[in-house]
Amino acid sequence: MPVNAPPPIGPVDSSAVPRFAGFATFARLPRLDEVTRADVVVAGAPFDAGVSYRPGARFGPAAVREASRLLRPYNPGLDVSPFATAQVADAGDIVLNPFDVGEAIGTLAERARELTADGTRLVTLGGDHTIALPLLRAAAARHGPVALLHFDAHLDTWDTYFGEPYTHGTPFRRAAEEGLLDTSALCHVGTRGPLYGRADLDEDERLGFGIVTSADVLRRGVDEIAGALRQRIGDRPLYISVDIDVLDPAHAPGTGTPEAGGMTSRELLEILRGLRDTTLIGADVVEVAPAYDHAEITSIAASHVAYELVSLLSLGARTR
Ligand SMILES: N=C(N)NCCCC(=O)O
Ligand SMILES: [Zn+2]
Ligand SMILES: [Zn+2]
Repeated sequence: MPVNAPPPIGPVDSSAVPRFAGFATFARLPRLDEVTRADVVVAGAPFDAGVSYRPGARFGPAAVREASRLLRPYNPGLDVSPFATAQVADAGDIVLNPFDVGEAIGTLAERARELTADGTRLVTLGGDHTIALPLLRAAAARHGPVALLHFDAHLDTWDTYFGEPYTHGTPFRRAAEEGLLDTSALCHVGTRGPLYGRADLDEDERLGFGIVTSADVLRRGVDEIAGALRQRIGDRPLYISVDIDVLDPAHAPGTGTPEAGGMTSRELLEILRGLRDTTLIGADVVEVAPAYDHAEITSIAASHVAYELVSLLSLGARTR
């Protein structure tokens, strides 16, 4: 935050207006047009024309905002009050053509570039995983090739589906081909489940990715994993993409391509907290499909993941 800047406008006070009342911005934060500037913005990308199985992630941003009403202003896990440390605001939904994937990703890249043009950091709520490609285009346009931590059950480095290059199973192959990624600092975390063939892993490795499987998290534990990731990333500009299906279906049933044997929400949140000394520049939380959810299990988990990411970015805002 600039010196002499007015104190950030925080969330609506839950002791004055009950948290179940009023508009559902993320964490009841002000809208972007209600603040003069923002260190961090949360934006929705309601788009799911890139899915290979269950549709419905277009309703993810609204569900995550609703579930975020209960988030409180102090984060004990990172010892930070993110909304007091940084001006955080909700930029609303980015309007994307639901019938034209190519146009939608072009629009999203452009809008993400605009939102981050003055150094504002962006956390995007998806939407299906297709949206990570345009978000990485915007990130790389500003920072050069970025380090990437990709939390997901899936590799998402496949080539095409039905001949289509832009889908939710292919964003990271496209990003690598476009030179958006720093190939010395790429890692999937939480991968599991059946693949099409052994070649999937070979091709993924050729692109430069390391893999920490869901079983590795179980065996090695969150502190060791976070430490190894921190070392791999160093102080490179880091983008984090969280596909909520990285969580076990017990922790995130509301998603399009669920796979058994996943991480717990506790493990995911702890690994994210363990990344506090990295240089996070942007993030997304994708693949929340509320129609398959129960009791908001998935959207609550996603809102907490977004809260940790905003917290990490607020720590960075302190020093920018
Ligand atoms: N990005 C997500 N969630 N899923 C990709 C699954 C691709 C497939 O159907 O094989
Ligand atoms: Zn996935
Ligand atoms: Zn994915």
